[in-house]
Amino acid sequence: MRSFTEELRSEAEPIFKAIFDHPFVRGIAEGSLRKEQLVHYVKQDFEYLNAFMRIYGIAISKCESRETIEFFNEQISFILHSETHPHNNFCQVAGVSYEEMQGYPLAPSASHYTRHMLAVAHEGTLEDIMAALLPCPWTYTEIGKRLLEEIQPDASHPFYDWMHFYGDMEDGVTGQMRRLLDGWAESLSPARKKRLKEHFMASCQLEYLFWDMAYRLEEWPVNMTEGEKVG
Ligand SMILES: Cc1ncc(C[n+]2csc(CCO)c2C)c(N)n1
Repeated sequence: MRSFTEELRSEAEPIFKAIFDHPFVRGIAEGSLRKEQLVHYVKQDFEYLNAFMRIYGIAISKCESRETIEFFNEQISFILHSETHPHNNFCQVAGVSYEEMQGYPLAPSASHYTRHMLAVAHEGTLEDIMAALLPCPWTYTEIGKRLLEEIQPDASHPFYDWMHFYGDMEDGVTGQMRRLLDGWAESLSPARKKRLKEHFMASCQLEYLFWDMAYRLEEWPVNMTEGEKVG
C-alpha cells in the first residue's frame, strides 16, 4: 500500500512539475537570472527562513519525545549555519553582500506563505505542522537533484554550489520528515488526513508563488516610505 506521503507527492505532481518548469528554476539551470531577481529572492528567503525557525520552535513546544525535539533542534541549526551557503552563492553571482540583504519586509507571496505555516503551527498539532513544512525541503531537494542530472554542472557553472547544496541532500531532512509524518498518519482518521493534505497542497502552491514572486520582483501595490511598510 502507498504511504501517506507517497499519496501526497503523487497528488502534488502537477504543482511539482510547474515548479520545475518555472522560469526562475530554469534561470538557475541556465545561469540566466538577473541581479535584481537574485537580490529579491535572497532578501525574501532570509526572512522566510527566520519564520521557518520560529515555526520549528512552535513545533518543539508541541513535541512529546526527545527524538522529535532533537530533530527540530538540528533543523534550526541547519538553517542557521548551513542554509546560508545557497544564499551566499546567489549573493556572489549578483555581486552584493549577504548582510545588505537582511531585514527587509516580506513581499505579498512570501508573507502569505509564512503566515500559512504560522497559522497551521499555532492552531494545529505536530502532524499538521509537519504536513505544512514538508513541501519546503521536498521541492528543493527534487529541484537540486533534477538540475544536477540535467546540467551535470562543472565548478564554472554560476549556480554549481546551489545545485549541489540541495541536490546532494539525498534522503536527509525530507526522508526524516516523511518517516515521522507517515508514522503519525497511520492512526489518523480520513478527515484528519484530508486536513493535512490541504496544508501540504497549500504549501506546494505557495512554493510555486515564492519562485514567481522572486522572478517578477513582486512588491506590495502601493510604494510606501520606510517605517510604513507592511509584511
Ligand atoms: C521558499 C523556500 N522554500 C524552501 C527552501 C528550502 N529549505 C528551507 S528550510 C529547509 C529545511 C530545513 O529543515 C529547506 C530545505 C527555501 N530556502 N526557501
